[in-house]
Formats: sequence, C-alpha cells, structure tokens
Amino acid sequence: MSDSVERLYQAVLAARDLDPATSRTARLFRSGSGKMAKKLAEEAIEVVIDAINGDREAVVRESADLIYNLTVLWASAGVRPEDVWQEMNRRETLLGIAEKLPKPGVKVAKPTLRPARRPIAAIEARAARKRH
Ligand SMILES: N=c1c2ncn([C@@H]3O[C@H](COP(=O)(O)OP(=O)(O)OP(=O)(O)O)[C@@H](O)[C@H]3O)c2ncn1[C@@H]1O[C@H](COP(=O)(O)O)[C@@H](O)[C@H]1O
Repeated sequence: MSDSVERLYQAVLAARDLDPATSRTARLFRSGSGKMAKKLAEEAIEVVIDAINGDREAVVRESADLIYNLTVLWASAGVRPEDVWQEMNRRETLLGIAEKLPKPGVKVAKPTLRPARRPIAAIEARAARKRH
C-alpha cells in the first residue's frame, strides 16, 4: 500500500502547479487548506455511510477518494508519506514492547508450585533393588 500512496503523493505534487482548468488537484491547491480539509472530511463520511449500509464496493471506491484527498492535505501541510510511515513504525515498535509487559492494574498469576520431584537417586535405587 505504501508504494501506491507514495506514487499518488508524487503525482499530487506534480499536479500542484498545473492549469486549474484541467487539474482537480491544482484547483484544490488554489482553493486552500480549508477546502482540502472539507473534501477529506466529506470522503471520510461517505466511507462511513457506505460501511454502515454494507456497500463493500462503495467503501473501496470512497476509500481511494479518501486517500487521494489525504495525500493532497499532506502535501499542503508539508507532510511526506515517509513521515507517517515513521510514526507508524515507532508505534509498532512501542506497542510491540508494550504487548510483552504486564498491563498496569492487571494481576499476574503466580506460577503454581509443583510437588517436589522424587530424587532421581531414589528411583535408581528402586530400579537396582528390582534387578536383584
Ligand atoms: N487519485 C486521484 C483521485 N482520486 C480521486 N480523485 C477525484 O476526486 C473525486 C472525488 O471527489 P468527489 O466525489 O467530490 O467528486 P466530484 O463530485 O466530482 O467533486 P468535485 O471535486 O467536483 O467537487 C473523484 O471523482 C476523482 O475525480 C482523484 N483525482 C486525481 N487523482 C490523481 O491525482 C493526480 C493528479 O490528477 P489531476 O488532479 O487530474 O491533475 C493523478 O495521478 C490522478 O490520478
């Protein structure tokens, strides 16, 4: 996924200064971050509505629009996809460590004590007695 988002991000950067008459992206950049944020929010709401309605195909289509509008807003805010991947990696590492630690307030069960094993020497002595 990150590869196609990278390519889309580069395409958005390349379209930023094109003729607004032919490029939706250039139009969005002319309109400013308020309009970009509004488009992103609209697409997010469309995804939510389609998911609630159980329209899987529409969720896929609207998700692609959502990601496009997200990359436009990133480009406008000076955020690069790799900045987001880095943050995701940081969380993955952090949560990966956190998963291994006991959660605060959760009591860790004490290991149950097993009955002591009979000494091996005693077993060997019994085996020796049987042989005689
Ligand atoms: N990936 C996309 C992309 N995804 C979605 N969209 C557009 O965003 C629209 C979704 O918004 P809406 O549903 O609001 O569509 P609308 O009703 O026509 O909305 P308005 O923008 O007219 O208000 C879709 O219909 C697409 O036209 C995209 N527009 C452009 N790109 C890519 O962006 C790059 C630059 O393209 P241009 O903007 O055409 O220069 C190219 O690589 C394109 O492939």
